[in-house]
Amino acid sequence: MIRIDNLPEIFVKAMPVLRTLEDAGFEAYFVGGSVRDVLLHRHVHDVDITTSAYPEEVKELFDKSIDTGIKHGTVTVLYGGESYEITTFRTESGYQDFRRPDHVTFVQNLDEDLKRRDFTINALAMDMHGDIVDLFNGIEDLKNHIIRAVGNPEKRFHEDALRMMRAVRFMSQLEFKLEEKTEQAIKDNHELLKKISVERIREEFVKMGLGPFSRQAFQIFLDTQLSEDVPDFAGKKDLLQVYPQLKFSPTMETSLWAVIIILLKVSNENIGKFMRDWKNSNAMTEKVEQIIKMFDLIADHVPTDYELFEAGEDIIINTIDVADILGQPVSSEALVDRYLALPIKTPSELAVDGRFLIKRGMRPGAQLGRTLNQIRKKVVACEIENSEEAIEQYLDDLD
Ligand SMILES: Nc1ccn([C@@H]2O[C@H](COP(=O)(O)OP(=O)(O)OP(=O)(O)O)[C@@H](O)[C@H]2O)c(=O)n1
Ligand SMILES: [Mg+2]
Repeated sequence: MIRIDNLPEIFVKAMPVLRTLEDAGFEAYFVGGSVRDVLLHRHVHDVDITTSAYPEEVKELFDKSIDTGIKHGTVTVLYGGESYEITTFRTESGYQDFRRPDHVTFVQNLDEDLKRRDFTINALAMDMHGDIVDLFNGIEDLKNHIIRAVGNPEKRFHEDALRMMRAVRFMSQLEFKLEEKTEQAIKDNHELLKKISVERIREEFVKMGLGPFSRQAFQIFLDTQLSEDVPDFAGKKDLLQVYPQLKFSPTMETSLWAVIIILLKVSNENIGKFMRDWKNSNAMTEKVEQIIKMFDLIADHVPTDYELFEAGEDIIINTIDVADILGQPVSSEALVDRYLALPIKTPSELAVDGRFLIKRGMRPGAQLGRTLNQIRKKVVACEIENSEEAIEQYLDDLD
């Protein structure tokens, strides 16, 4: 049995939760991603707990809890300023729609619970003393960098088809390879992904895209045909095949979407639809649209000062990032330096606003907007100084 000494602080903080359950006569373990990540010496972002206690019993032991998914056996316990998902040992049965179990069955031992988990590297548990429970050689697979379904891969993917996306997402995050039978089962069952909600697919797709090894994972995403069953990718393999050859892996979600849209040659009018098909937020869609507009602009000509001003720092940096990923040379320092040298960098930095113009006797309306625009352009172009006096003088000369 492997024991981990010197557990990271996040586990130490959670120990009293395990102890409370154990002292009440229940079994309790850390499980899933946290155990995997501590063994890989990766940062552990949260710890999930699995226990023999029923949800009602868990709730009785702690002052503050939330019924997160009580039907599925999950209670969130608030303890020491942190929150912990505590799930009762369970199996899943009756997967009618390849998504979520129709009903869960609580079971009395950890083994049964670990058996229904997706991959051997995620089916590890750790007790209060740091002792690891490893029923499926997950530790060996961690050492060999292998993603292997627990037991029969077909069954695991029929239970929850999203697991096929999780497989390529872990490849990207961890630089792991797929075990042969697991990969074959994905090839044979990729169509099940069609049953999964786009929101859940998007979450895994973005995690894959932002993982440090996304180019390798993307190749498997294409080879297994998973790409045929996500929004707007079907039949576009030859275009998407460029992704594994990209210069860098994206590190920002906006860049990921922009790169994909550019590779797919989505027309400007259709970017909104593409982003909506993937259930992206309006804010994300707008930003990606602006990045692509700037990307096209830079490809066409050297941007003017006013175009840099209109884009703003965030979009400029994002656009440079996208160009870098695609291996398209832009003089990024020059663009950023020029932007930083602008007399004003955002509309709100203009020394005057609409009220100023109204005080001067202008009426609210379209003309006022046009005049403000004109002033802004002159200020950005350094034709007028950004001060009330200089702008006043300019307007006086116009009258
Ligand atoms: N479709 C799924 C989702 C989750 N799990 C199990 O539930 C655990 C927790 O799930 P989740 O937090 O979604 O993933 P993690 O593996 O913890 O990865 P991350 O670090 O991204 O949270 C997994 O480790 C795995 O044991 C599973 O078997 N099948
Ligand atoms: Mg997790």
